[in-house]
Amino acid sequence: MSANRLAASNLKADDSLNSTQLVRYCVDPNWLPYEAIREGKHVGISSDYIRYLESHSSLKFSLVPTSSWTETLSFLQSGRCDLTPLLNKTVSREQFLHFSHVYFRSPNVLVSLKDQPFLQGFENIGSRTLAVPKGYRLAEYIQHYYPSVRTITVASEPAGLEAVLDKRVDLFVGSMFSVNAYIQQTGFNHLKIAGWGGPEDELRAGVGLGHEGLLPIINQVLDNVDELERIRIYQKWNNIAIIDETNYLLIYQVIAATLLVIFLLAIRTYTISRYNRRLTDKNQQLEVLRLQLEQSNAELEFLSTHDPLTKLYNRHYFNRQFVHDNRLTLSPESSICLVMIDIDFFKEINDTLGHSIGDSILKELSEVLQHCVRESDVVARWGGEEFVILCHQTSVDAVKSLCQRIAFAIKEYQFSGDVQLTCSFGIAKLAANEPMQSCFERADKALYQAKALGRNQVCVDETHL
Ligand SMILES: Nc1nc2c(ncn2[C@@H]2O[C@H](COP(=O)(O)OP(=O)(O)OP(=O)(O)O)[C@@H](O)[C@H]2O)c(=O)[nH]1
Repeated sequence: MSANRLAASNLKADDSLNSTQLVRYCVDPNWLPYEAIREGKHVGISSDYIRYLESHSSLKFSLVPTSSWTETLSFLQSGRCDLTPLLNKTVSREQFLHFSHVYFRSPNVLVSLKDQPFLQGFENIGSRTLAVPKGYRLAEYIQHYYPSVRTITVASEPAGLEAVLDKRVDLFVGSMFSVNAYIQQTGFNHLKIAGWGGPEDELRAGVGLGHEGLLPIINQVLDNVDELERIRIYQKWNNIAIIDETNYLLIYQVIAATLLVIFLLAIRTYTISRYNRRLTDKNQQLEVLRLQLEQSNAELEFLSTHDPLTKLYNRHYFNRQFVHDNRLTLSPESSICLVMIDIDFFKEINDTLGHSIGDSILKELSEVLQHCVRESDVVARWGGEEFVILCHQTSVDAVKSLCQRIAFAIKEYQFSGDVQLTCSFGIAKLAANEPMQSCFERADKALYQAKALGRNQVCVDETHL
């Protein structure tokens, strides 16, 4: 047992208290961090001092709950409570209470909305209205020393702060610790401490009349509370944190900037994806156009080298490939033979059966020619009803028999309009170093001869044989 406790326990309580040393006490139910009643329990700084008193004396304490500080004062006055652990001494309270030594001090502050100016004490309040909790020492103090200040009584410190927020009053005066605790709990950071408000609180225990015998015990214990213990109790309940408005501003700024960045990114992503979609569409259209162009080019290429009616090579292609290409004339072993073919009496067919039957016959004859020649031979439509075959590596005899095979195939073929078609053939063999044009002329001469001999003939130009 500590020296304090020994000393305290040796002291006797007032005779009016029962032998169990039970002390009934009341507190302010809503005055954190000093004291309050939460879920029926006494909490706050004074609750720790009550426990300290219990552990360092023979006193036992029993809480008598009240609903307001006014009720607490009235319970003390009527004797329903023996003690209250933490209050200021005032003239009026001395009528029904005896006081212990001061064991806790705290400043009082004026609270206003943030946009209000700072004040130096009650002198500068002027015409502003001031909220004061009912029954608090400050009410008595202001009434006594500053009677011109317009005060409005409120039920508690929180009620006073809310009155400032609601602009029902301009100012509130209360204990700095409880004001800060309230602002921190509720997040009412529209409030500010506008200045000091009157003398600091000198808080002590008050005992009802007839219980003054308790005071020596209380004073003995509380006068000797270790400083470390005082600090521990103070720190435990005084969880003040400065609300830094700039941080909130910074947070809002960061959030706004982040949202802006997200918004810009979203727009950028949307724009890019839209652009990509359009690009893909354009690429697809380009690909379609490219394919169409390729097809058109292929068709053009075909048309430029082929006869549109018979689909055989045309004269232009034949000239370019063979007549104007000197390599053919230079090769001594080329063994090239030319065959000129002309339909007999084609004019008559056209005249009797019509031009379209004539066209059909031209196409049918082309198929016959292609069917009879070798793969290496080249068949072309020379013009009108005239055709030419260029045979590589072939003797004149072989070409003659090719012409006879063709004549036979024509005879056997069932042409449109049941026409019994015949053709005349002129053959010439390309001589060494002979220009192709000259060979053509000789083949044409042989063809003319075949026509002269009565048509449906195969004639060979034997100039260079
Ligand atoms: N249907 C059709 N007829 C054509 C085409 N090209 C030329 N002809 C015709 O072929 C005929 C050629 O007649 P001609 O040169 O007198 O010769 P031919 O009647 O065959 O008499 P010979 O050659 O002497 O046996 C003309 O009537 C031309 O109009 C064509 O592409 N289609």
